[in-house]
Amino acid sequence: MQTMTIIEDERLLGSELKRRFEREGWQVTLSETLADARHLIIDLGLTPTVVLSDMNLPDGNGLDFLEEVREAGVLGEWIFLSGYGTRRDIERAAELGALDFLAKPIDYHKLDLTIAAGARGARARQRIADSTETEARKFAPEAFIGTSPAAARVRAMLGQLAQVPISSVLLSGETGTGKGLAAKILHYSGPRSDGPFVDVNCAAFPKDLLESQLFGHESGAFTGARSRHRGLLEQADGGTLFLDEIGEMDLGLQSKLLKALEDQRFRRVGGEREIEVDVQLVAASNRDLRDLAAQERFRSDLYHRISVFEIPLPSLRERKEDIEPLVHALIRDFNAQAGKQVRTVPEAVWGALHAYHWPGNVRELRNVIERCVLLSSGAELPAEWLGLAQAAAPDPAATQAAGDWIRLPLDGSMALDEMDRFIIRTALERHDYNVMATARALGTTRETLRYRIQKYGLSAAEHRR
Ligand SMILES: Nc1ncnc2c1ncn2[C@@H]1O[C@H](COP(=O)(O)OP(=O)(O)OP(=O)(O)O)[C@@H](O)[C@H]1O
Repeated sequence: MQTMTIIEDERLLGSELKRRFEREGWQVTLSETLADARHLIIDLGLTPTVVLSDMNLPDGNGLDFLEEVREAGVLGEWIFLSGYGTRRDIERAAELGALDFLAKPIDYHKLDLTIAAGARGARARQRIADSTETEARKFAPEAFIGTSPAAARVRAMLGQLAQVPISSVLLSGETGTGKGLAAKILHYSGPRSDGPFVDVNCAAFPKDLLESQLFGHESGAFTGARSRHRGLLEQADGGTLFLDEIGEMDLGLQSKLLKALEDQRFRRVGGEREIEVDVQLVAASNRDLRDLAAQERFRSDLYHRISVFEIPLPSLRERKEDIEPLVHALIRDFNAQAGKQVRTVPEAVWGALHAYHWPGNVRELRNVIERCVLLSSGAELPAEWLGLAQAAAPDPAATQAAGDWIRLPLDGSMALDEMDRFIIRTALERHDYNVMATARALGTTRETLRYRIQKYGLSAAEHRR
């Protein structure tokens, strides 16, 4: 139900307004003094959708009270009713975010329209606040699950760094260790949670496209740039830009990024005007950036700039005690999503989960548990769908790879990701680890292939000739 607080010391007018809006379905409280309104709104935490307030009350000024209420963080649309408001009062009301300033005697038609607009605005704001709150709850540091000392360290660092205004954080770790999750925790549990969270995978774009994605472009900046485009840096203004796989970024683009980070301003591609932004950067890499910098394959000045605060995310095989809490949380999630009833995990399954080396880390664990829960038919997590042995090394009898063909089992023993990995590895072997030729054979781009090679730890770089 919509709630309204009326602050009015003219008793007759106050009761008339109260009756009128109660008839229209509002839940109304009436205060004749600011002290009473303060008690309701600040002390008791009443959160009215709309406040109709007189300006001059026996114990103070309505504008001062609005300022006090805003400082206490209370939202709500504020409408002033006043017999005589000076220009300065009207300006101050606007500065404090009041919705309107209506003169007495009241024009009820106008008041109804203003209140309807206020209620609409309040509902929209509430929806946004609710969704931000849900994200904030979903991405609190506790969302990084694990009872190991290493997981506790990550949670503590995320909690600490989220609270301070820092311009960049580096998340390092193997694929699937939770870098994306950590980036969201930094954003949604910090002071920027109301701002945008924009993420981009640097490995997914060729160089020129990544530049215009990040910095935007003016119309006609290059062939195909028909209209002006606001880049991701601009879109992330007031929030966080998450640059995944930053190690894949071209060196020239890295220096442009470094300059933009240092100045907090940049130009769109083909643009003259400098655009100012306030962006926090969270960068992630599953490659050792220090190593890449030593080999001059990553700019060391950019590395130093982004690695002031680095959170290394441990692999799952280094903290196997976390498998248990992760499995319980994942079962809970997938039970709820799929309406399943898995309650117990047989000892043999725990044994297999602990024995496995988890090259794809938590992402791989998540896929395995998802498959088992979805295919379950009772209270026990079924062991038959684990498919862990195949994940380590696909069964040569089940998979056949010869000539231009690959044969894969479609009996649930291999997950889609495992098939993807197997196809890429086989194609790489057949093309002597030549990335260009392999990409052509798979009908994909070099960038996409490189990304998958990284993701699956196929380390073509060591073999590339
Ligand atoms: N400690 C954790 N607690 C709960 N969920 C986790 C944890 N670590 C990872 N996950 C989940 O595992 C999945 C993979 O994690 P995420 O995408 O964050 O990994 P990543 O390190 O960014 O991988 P990549 O380098 O391949 O992009 C996500 O669904 C994420 O929510």
